[in-house]
This record gives sequence, C-alpha cells and structure tokens, in this order.
Amino acid sequence: MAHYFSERPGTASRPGSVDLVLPDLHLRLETDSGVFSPERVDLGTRILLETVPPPPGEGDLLDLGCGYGPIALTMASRAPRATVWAVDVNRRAVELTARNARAAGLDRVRPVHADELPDGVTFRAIWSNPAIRIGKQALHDMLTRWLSRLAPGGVAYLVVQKHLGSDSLQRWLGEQGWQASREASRAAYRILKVER
Ligand SMILES: C[S@@+](CC[C@H](N)C(=O)[O-])C[C@H]1O[C@@H](n2cnc3c(N)ncnc32)[C@H](O)[C@@H]1O
Repeated sequence: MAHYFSERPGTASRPGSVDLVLPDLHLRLETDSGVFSPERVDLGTRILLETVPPPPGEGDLLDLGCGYGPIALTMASRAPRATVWAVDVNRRAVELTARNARAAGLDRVRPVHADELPDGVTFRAIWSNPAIRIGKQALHDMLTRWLSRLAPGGVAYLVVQKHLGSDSLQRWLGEQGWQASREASRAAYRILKVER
C-alpha cells in the first residue's frame, strides 16, 4: 500500500498548491498526491513554525521529513546565511521541496533523499514534524539516526500530537540520554525541545 512515506508513491500525480501563511512569511507551495498533507499546511507544522525561536543564522540546519518543504523553506527564510538540508524518504516530496525552494529563490535549501545526505555534516538545529505513523520502532530508529548528528550545542524541535504519544516520546528521549523538555503546548500538539 502506498503511504505518504513511501519511497515512490504509487498514486497518480495530482498537482495542487497550498498557502503557507506565517507572521513573517507568505509562500505558495506546490503539492501533489502521495505526499503528506497536500490540501493544506498541517496544523502541527504551522504550530511548530509559529512557536519555535529563530534558528541560528548560519551553519547547517535540518528539516527531518521535509514533505513538500514548509519547514525547510521557513528555516531558510529565517536563517539568511544557513544551509538548510531537507531530507525525506519520499522522492516525490524531495522533488517538490526542490521546486518550491527554487520558486521562492531560497537556493540555500538542499533537498536530498535521507540516504544521500553527505557524511560528516552536523546540524546546529533540527526542526521536524516527524512521521509518527511509520511505527514506534521506525520512529525511534529515525530519531536516533538524526539526533546523533546534532552539533555540540545544537537543538532539535519536534512537534507531536498528544494523542499520538508526545509524552511517551519525551520519556523515551530522556531514557536515551537526551534532555527532552516540553517547549510549548498548543491545541492537541506538543513542541518538544531536545538537546544533548
Ligand atoms: C508528518 S510528515 C511532515 C512533512 C512536512 N515536514 C510538513 O510539515 O508538511 C513526515 C515526513 O517524514 C517523512 N519520513 C518518513 N520516514 C522517514 C525517514 N525514515 N527519514 C526521513 N523522512 C521520513 C515522510 O515521508 C513525510 O514526508
């Protein structure tokens, strides 16, 4: 079965667009079937982008699980000299992020498949609306893989719905040796802040 987290979504292409409207940014983004939330910017994503402090203005930043790119493009617009890596396992999503970054003139966004990011790059910030629906073990494996690439002093912000397990994820992160705190709580969403 094809999911939004399939490498190659089997569903026929059905192009569309959504508006990303934030206090500091207004972008029209191309979307398509077979990627996450193609009809509107996800509420959790919007809450993350309205809540977190600005990222470091330079260095390497990461949007983990970029979809069509709302988080990566916002990071790039708020961090004028940073390189923003946008990774996903879904190749249609990676391609949409590339197109959306080009259209917005944000050429510092680097969309890549999650297995193709160069070794040795570490991140001063990671922002993510992580794919909870891939299952607990896959989620834990994904977070272990990418949080270990936080640079010294780096911070990750994750948005997770309470009913999809934000509290147990926070506990699990603590058990793995991360400092995980609740940065904010809005509607049914929690923003977790993760540091070494
Ligand atoms: C909840 S969606 C968020 C998408 C986008 N950031 C947004 O806010 O609209 C999570 C994304 O993570 C991707 N994903 C799933 N497993 C992944 C993995 N192991 N590594 C990287 N990305 C993954 C999915 O394909 C999906 O695009």
